Amino acid sequence: MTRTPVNVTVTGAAGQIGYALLFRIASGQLLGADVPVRLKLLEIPQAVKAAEGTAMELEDAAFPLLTGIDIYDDPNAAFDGANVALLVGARPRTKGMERGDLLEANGGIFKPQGQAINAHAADDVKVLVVGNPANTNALIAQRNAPDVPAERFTAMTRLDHNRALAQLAKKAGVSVADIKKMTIWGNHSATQYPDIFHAEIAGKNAFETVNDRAWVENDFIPTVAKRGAAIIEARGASSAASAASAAIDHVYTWVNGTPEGDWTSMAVPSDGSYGVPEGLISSFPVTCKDGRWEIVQGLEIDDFSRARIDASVKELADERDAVRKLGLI
Ligand SMILES: NC(=O)c1ccc[n+]([C@@H]2O[C@H](COP(=O)([O-])OP(=O)(O)OC[C@H]3O[C@@H](n4cnc5c(N)ncnc54)[C@H](O)[C@@H]3O)[C@@H](O)[C@H]2O)c1
Ligand SMILES: O=C(O)C[C@H](O)C(=O)O
Repeated sequence: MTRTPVNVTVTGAAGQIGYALLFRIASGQLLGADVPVRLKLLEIPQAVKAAEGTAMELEDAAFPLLTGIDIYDDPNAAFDGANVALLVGARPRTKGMERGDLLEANGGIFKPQGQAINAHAADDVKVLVVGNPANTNALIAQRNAPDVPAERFTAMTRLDHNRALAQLAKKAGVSVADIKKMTIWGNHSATQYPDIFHAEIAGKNAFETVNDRAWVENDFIPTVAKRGAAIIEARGASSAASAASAAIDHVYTWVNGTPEGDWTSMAVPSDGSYGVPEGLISSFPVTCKDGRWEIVQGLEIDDFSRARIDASVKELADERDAVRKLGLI
C-alpha cells in the first residue's frame, strides 16, 4: 500500500450512528477499496471511554485499510489535518425544548467546530453535517470557517433520497437500481420536498409511469418526509444504520462521482439556483465529478413543486435568521 492515508474525522463517534459508520469507513466503503484511512474521533469528555471501546473493536476487526485511530475531546486536535469531516455529534431535542433552544445548543457545538476546521483542517477538507438540524448546523460551521471554500460544507439529505428511492421502487414494483434522477429539495425536516417529476424508472418518467397523483401527494411525500419520526416511533431511537449508510453514500458519491445519466441529492450552499436565496444550505439535485458537486440546472418546476420548495426554503431562512439573532453566524 503506497497511498497516503486519508484523515477522516468523525464527531459523536460513541453514538449510535458512529457505531454503524466507523466500521464501514474502516472497511473502505467511504472512499474506495484501495484508499487507506486514519480515523480521528471526537467525543465529549464523558463519552471518550465509550469511544475507546469502539476503537478497540475497530482494532479487533483488523481492517487492512485502517492505519490508525486517535480519540480526542478537543475539536482543534480532532480536525487537525482532516481531509474528510463527518459532523455527526449533536445535541438532541429533549422534552420541553423549543426549536430556538435546539438551535442555540447546537450552535455551541458547530460554531467551535467550524472555527477548528478553519484553523486546522487540510486544504482539501470536505465536510458533511449529519447532526440535526443538519442544514443549519452546516450553515453555522461554514460561516465560522471563512477561509475554507463554502462549497466544502454540505449537509445530509441522502437518507431522504434513499428513502424516496425505496418508496417509489415499492410502488412501481421495480428495483431501486432501476430508478434515476430522484430529487430531495430543501431542509432535512418534515418540510422537505421529495420530487419524482424528473425521476426516471427504467428510462421513462416516474410520475407518468406511476400515474397516481393522489399517491404522490398523500402517501409518497408525507411518508418520505416523516420517515425519521416513524423510525423513532417504532425503534424508540432515531435511525442509525440507515443514516450511517447514507453518510457513506454521500461522501463516496462526492469523491468518486455520480454515474452517467444520474444525479443525487445533497444539501449545499445555494448559488441562487431555483430561487433559493444564496448561501442557504438547501438540498438540490447535484452531479459530482472530480471531487466537486454541481447543481443540476434547467429543470422545469411547476406550481405544485414551486410551493413545496418555497415552504421548505422559508423554514431554512427562518432558521438562518434565528441563528443570526443568536450571534452564531
Ligand atoms: N441528517 C440525517 O439524515 C440524520 C439521520 C439520523 C440522525 N441524524 C442526527 O444525527 C445526530 C446523531 O445521531 P445519533 O443517533 O448517533 O445520536 P447519539 O445521541 O447516539 O450520539 C451522538 C453522540 O454525539 C456526541 N456529542 C455530543 N456533543 C458533541 C460534541 N460537541 N462533540 C463531539 N461529540 C459530541 C454524544 O456524546 C454522543 O455520543 C442527531 O442529531 C440525529 O438527529 C441525522
Ligand atoms: O433524528 C431525527 O429527528 C430523525 C432523523 O433526522 C431521520 O431523518 O431519521
